Amino acid sequence: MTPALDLSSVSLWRWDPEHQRERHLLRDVDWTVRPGEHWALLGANGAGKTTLMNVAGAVHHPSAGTADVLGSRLGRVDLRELRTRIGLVEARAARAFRQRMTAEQVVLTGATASIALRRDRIGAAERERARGLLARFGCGDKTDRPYDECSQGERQRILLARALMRRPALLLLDEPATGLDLPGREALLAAVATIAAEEPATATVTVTHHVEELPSSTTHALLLRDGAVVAAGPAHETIASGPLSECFGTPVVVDRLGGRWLARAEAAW
Ligand SMILES: Nc1ncnc2c1ncn2[C@@H]1O[C@H](COP(=O)(O)OP(=O)(O)OP(=O)(O)O)[C@@H](O)[C@H]1O
Repeated sequence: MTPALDLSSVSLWRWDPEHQRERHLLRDVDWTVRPGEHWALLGANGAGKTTLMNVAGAVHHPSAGTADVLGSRLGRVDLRELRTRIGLVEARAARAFRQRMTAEQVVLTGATASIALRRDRIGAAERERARGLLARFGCGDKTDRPYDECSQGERQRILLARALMRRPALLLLDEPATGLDLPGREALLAAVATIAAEEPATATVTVTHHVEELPSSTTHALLLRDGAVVAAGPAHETIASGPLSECFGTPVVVDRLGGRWLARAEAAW
């Protein structure tokens, strides 16, 4: 089966005007995400998580190395077309929808991978899928509610439903639980775990600062430090005290509870 992501020796650098030299944001990253795998992407502030997500999401090309996303080599394909095949949930996207769109309308924009509602390209099948997804994520009674009146937790589940409209083979979740209260976080994580159970071919990558925000469906993790991979592999090996201590450069103690993770670190100062 074609991997959802296949990165080989990926490096990415940008010109740093302050120091008048190239600055490496990613260094020699090798990473393969297969269908049905659910990865966590962890690392300290500035480690390169967003940069790596931008490669995975077909936003940026690597400066060196090769990146195949859903079987297409970045640099050889139309990135805009490729992006329509990737589901993305990120808080920044949420701001675009605050114009009295209903929850259902926001989900329907996912059918055309657009910010605006393309009524001419939406039919009964799309409406049924949008309602089904909202119901599946506990927002079945919110279809007609203005999106900007929904709680932060409901909005995140609405964005998740939107990202799933086109049945993406790759779903990228960028800090999906940020700003959610405890019940909101748990509802979101349950929704993500539902996808893992019901869409066995979908691969997911979740960026988070807190292992407590990882769904129990997480199968693998990649740990970044200064743009380089510290560890990558099965979750039970990588989301562990040793690798996370190396990743954050400070002693970290990891525990498991009910299939989820808990971590404590020593204060950085
Ligand atoms: N366009 C750019 N030009 C130069 N440096 C950049 C650029 N984009 C990001 N950086 C730098 O690259 C490093 C990695 O940034 P990135 O946003 O990928 O980290 P991150 O792991 O997502 O961090 P955080 O957890 O704080 O969101 C940071 O030091 C950042 O300042």
